[in-house]
Amino acid sequence: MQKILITGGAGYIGSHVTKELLKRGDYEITIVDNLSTGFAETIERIKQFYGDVDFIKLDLSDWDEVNKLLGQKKFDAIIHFAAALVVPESVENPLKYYLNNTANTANLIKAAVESGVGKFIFSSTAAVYGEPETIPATGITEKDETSPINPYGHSKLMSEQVLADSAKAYDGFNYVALRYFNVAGADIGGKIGQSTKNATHLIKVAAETALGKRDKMYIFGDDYPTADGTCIRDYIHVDDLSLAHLEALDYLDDHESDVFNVGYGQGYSVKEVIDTMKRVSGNDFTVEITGRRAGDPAMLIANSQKLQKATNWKPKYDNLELICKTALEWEKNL
Ligand SMILES: NC(=O)c1ccc[n+]([C@@H]2O[C@H](COP(=O)([O-])OP(=O)(O)OC[C@H]3O[C@@H](n4cnc5c(N)ncnc54)[C@H](O)[C@@H]3O)[C@@H](O)[C@H]2O)c1
Ligand SMILES: O=c1ccn([C@@H]2O[C@H](COP(=O)(O)OP(=O)(O)O[C@H]3O[C@H](CO)[C@@H](O)[C@H](O)[C@H]3O)[C@@H](O)[C@H]2O)c(=O)[nH]1
Repeated sequence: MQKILITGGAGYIGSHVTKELLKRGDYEITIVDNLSTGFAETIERIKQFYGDVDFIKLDLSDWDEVNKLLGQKKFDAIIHFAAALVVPESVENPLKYYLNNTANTANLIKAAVESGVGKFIFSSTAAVYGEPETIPATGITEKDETSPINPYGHSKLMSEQVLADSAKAYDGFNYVALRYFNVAGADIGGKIGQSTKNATHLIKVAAETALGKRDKMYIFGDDYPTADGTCIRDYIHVDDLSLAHLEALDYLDDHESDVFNVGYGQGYSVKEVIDTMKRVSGNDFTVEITGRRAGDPAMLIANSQKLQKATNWKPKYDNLELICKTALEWEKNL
């Protein structure tokens, strides 16, 4: 039975990973979360439908408490989701991002090293690649240049650096950084989903609009150098992304630290996503074209061959209709 600490487990992705760990069953799970963007109700739903977890309301900026907890509990692994993640906010308030995402992560790593945690799984992001000038047809690989264009991406890349240097310096400490592409959809079992308030993510916004929670939605720019002029992204179902974390934990049983992209290698434009949501919801909702949103790269598509070769991870839900359908079903629940 591995003892796992999950930070940010009351949030969207952390709750889905917790669900997958509980379904597999070999783990004793402690969640810490300050409930800034996560929900106590999500923890309750996990307990009701998937199994027991120990929840501690804790802010990772309380370094003394973090050190104390890790010293007492002696975790085998940490899966670290807790972060701030709104790109435009990171431009307006970069210190929030460097403190919450980089400084708190550095302290968590210190506490992990000091308490003998052997495995650390880190939520990184495609935002570390910035705005690639050209993207190979086979997608962005981990060897491509990292060049963030906003404080959010920098805060995550800096954390990756702290991890890399720490793994080199401290024997027994190993990590996997997973660079997620666009995460979307909800629990295939229908019990949990993305509850984020004032969400900005395309698929969630489209689901809200399809259900009449918004009068209309906007397309941010249709003058990009893509086939229909709108941005292209690689949307990955949250359950597939979650399973990559279980693979990363297993990987560290007999491998050293590494960095992996997680995406499907298949891109869809904003228009294609909206058309799909219209089709699965049966609602032809209002969409207006407006100007570009600052900091949006035209196209981001993952090459995740490295992960697929190194582990048993294989996409199971790489189907945009299914992603939109699960997002919509969850949205009806909220
Ligand atoms: N959603 C995406 O498309 C996406 C893409 C790439 C990377 N990521 C990364 O995945 C991780 C999870 O994102 P999410 O979409 O689930 O977001 P989320 O906001 O739903 O989850 C983050 C959780 O962390 C908690 N938290 C934040 N700061 C904290 C602190 N100081 N102490 C304790 N708890 C704290 C929040 O309350 C929340 O429950 C983040 O690290 C994010 O950067 C997300
Ligand atoms: O109402 C909307 C919302 C989004 N978009 C567009 O849809 C695309 C996707 O946007 P969004 O869903 O906000 O995702 P990204 O900006 O691509 O960022 C997500 O995906 C990144 C990885 O690719 C992560 O780093 C970020 O944390 C995560 O928010 C972009 O072109 C947006 O301009 C619209 O046109 N209208």
